[in-house]
Amino acid sequence: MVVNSRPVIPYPPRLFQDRQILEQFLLNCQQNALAKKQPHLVSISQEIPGVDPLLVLQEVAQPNQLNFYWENRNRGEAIAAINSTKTLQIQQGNRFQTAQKFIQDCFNKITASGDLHLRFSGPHFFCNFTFFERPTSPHAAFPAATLFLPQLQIATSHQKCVLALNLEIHPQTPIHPLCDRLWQQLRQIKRLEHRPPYLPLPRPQSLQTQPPQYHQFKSAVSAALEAIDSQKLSKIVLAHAIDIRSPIPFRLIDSLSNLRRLHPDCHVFLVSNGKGQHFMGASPERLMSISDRQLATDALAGSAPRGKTPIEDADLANRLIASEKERREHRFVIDFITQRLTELGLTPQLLSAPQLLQLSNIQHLWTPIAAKVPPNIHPLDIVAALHPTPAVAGDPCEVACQEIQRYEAFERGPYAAPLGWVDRNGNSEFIVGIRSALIAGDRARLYAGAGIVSGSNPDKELAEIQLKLQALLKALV
Ligand SMILES: C=C(O[C@H]1C=CC=C(C(=O)O)[C@@H]1O)C(=O)O
Repeated sequence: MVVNSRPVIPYPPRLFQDRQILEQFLLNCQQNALAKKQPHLVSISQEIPGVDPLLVLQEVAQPNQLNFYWENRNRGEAIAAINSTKTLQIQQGNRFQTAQKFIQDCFNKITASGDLHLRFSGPHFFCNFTFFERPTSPHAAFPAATLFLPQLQIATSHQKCVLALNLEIHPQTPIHPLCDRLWQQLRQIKRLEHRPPYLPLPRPQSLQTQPPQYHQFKSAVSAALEAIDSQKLSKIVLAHAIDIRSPIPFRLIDSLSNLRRLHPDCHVFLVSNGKGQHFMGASPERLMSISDRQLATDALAGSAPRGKTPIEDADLANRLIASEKERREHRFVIDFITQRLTELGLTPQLLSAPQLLQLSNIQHLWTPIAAKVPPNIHPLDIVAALHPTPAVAGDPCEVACQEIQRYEAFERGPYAAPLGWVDRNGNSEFIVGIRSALIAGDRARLYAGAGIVSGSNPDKELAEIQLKLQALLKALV
């Protein structure tokens, strides 16, 4: 699975600083493509002075391209992946396996060079999925899977910044215009070096919310509780969507900037489909990450609001940690994750008893789980095994998924589905796309869900999703 291709073309050290060197390098790649009579896929990484990837997204990304943004502020990590060199969109079928094969084929062909020792250097594939695998409508914003190798990737981690260019040079590629375009982008990035992080403008006017139909959500919770009583299933996660409109088109970069400020402990993300639709949010839920074959995943389920005073906060936290109902809701997720990982041949270990994950607006029960990943297991095998966990679907999983489609009056699309990246050394990170919104122009659809088990109360579940929706609404500009 791990492929480290050898550079066949020497990597010129001042490649990103000298236009002539860049053009010569591209011509050499083309010579290689001509000699081999096939496209030459190349990835060059270089450490550069610090730049905020959000500023780069703002300056360089175009609305008609596939783009991806990912940030965890508390970890000091951010990545912007702009435009695509290789893309696969899967409408239906065996999406995780097909995705895996496509990614491996590309990594086998790629020649990577430059500063490859840094985190986020080298080629990365960015992937996002929809919650359900079945074919989505032809008008759906996102297909069942989208994977792309970006043309330009800029990432910061631990105060270091790395820029990677991934290019596919064909024997007939017009090198001069390509070089012009790349050079212009490199100069744009250079101008952003050492600039202060992106800051949003204030929101111009208030947003209009369509009547949120909360009674529908409460009826769905009541019906689900009856299904649980009749032992059709033990847990179901029901979501609600609200539609809002802004007097002007939503400003995505400003919204991301707000999200990273308001939710520094979450993964802030944006996925753009190149057709004017964007999926963004701030998710606290990591589906899995792999670093040097070490897997980390989280069971995250069971919630309470944060208190307005330290005393109220401690009281809510103590009640959450002691609640039999919340612990049961949480336990489904632990059991599912450990069972699925064991079936894959891993030996998962719970790193603690359920503890508190306290976010700015809400607190959750959280159990970190770790395992060693055998070399024959690809990150997407793990994503396929874990999605959807009972934190977003229920138990038993298949029954819960059928019931979700009966109770929810909207298409989940990418809501609560995995999104993340994979590198060629088997490192990877996927989060679950919750606390999220689908945005197109001046319209946004916001999603939030809550786990329902025996003992759940429709009013409390409604309060929980309102809390989650409010947090998102505050950030959209
Ligand atoms: C499904 C969502 O949250 C899940 C993750 C953490 C806690 C949850 C809960 O307590 O219900 C949910 O299972 C959502 O925010 O849309």
